[in-house]
Amino acid sequence: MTVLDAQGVPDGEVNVLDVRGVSVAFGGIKALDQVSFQVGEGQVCGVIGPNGAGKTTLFDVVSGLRRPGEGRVLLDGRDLTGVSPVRRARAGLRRTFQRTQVFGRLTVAGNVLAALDWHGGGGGLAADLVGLPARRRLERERQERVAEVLELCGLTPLRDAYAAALPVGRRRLVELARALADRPRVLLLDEPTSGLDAGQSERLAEVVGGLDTTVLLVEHDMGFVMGTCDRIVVLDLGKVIATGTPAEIRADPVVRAAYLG
Ligand SMILES: Nc1ncnc2c1ncn2[C@@H]1O[C@H](COP(=O)(O)OP(=O)(O)OP(=O)(O)O)[C@@H](O)[C@H]1O
Repeated sequence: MTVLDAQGVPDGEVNVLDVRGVSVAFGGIKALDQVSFQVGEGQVCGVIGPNGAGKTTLFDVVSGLRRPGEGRVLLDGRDLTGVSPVRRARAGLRRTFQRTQVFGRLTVAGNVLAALDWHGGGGGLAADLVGLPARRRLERERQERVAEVLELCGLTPLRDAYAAALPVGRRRLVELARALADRPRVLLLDEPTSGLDAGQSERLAEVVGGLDTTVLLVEHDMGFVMGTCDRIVVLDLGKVIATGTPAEIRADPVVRAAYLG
């Protein structure tokens, strides 16, 4: 028999991302009320819900911008609830924003390179000048990773284009590439299709659907969610009213009622 803990989570099971009993109140409003769900390795999990359901608040709790009144957020079983957004990012939790954040004056490849952590290299200018073998190897590895991520995001043909000159759909892909550069454990995508037209959303869906990274995304565009997510968590008035595969969610009468009012 599976033993469940207080939040109904199978005891002892370690998921990549584990949100347990999270509550946030704004005065009398319960923006989140005992929200629990898990995201397994490599899964793309979407959070949906009508306006005011608590999606943004949940995203802020997971990314560390807001501390919950109750509950915990765990990454690979490690409690990150009180950990700052910067330290969460170092722990492998990366996020993108609704308003695309890229360096317009850098090329596409330059943007991804700048997102890669500079793991040592030491020796300063002297080492640069003599081109220490270890330094050269590190640089080669960084360039290889940039090429790999650009390929993953369908950006190889644009590697030398300046980011500022790109349409918003491509800039969103550059931001995604930057977030993927360091091989995050979990990628958090905040309304990834906002500002994109149908064609741009479709291209993004193809890329996100093809990732082997664990993803949590909040999104209004149902077509995008249904097409990219393995699992969906539905929020309404701060509570989880359903979790399941896209097909299960589509057929769920409680979800339909919440959306249709
Ligand atoms: N800073 C705040 N102060 C007071 N109330 C807030 C605050 N932020 C959110 N709320 C309230 O909490 C509830 C959840 O809001 P939230 O923005 O998380 O929902 P959402 O699902 O992201 O909505 P939308 O789809 O409209 O963006 C709403 O009732 C909202 O009015």
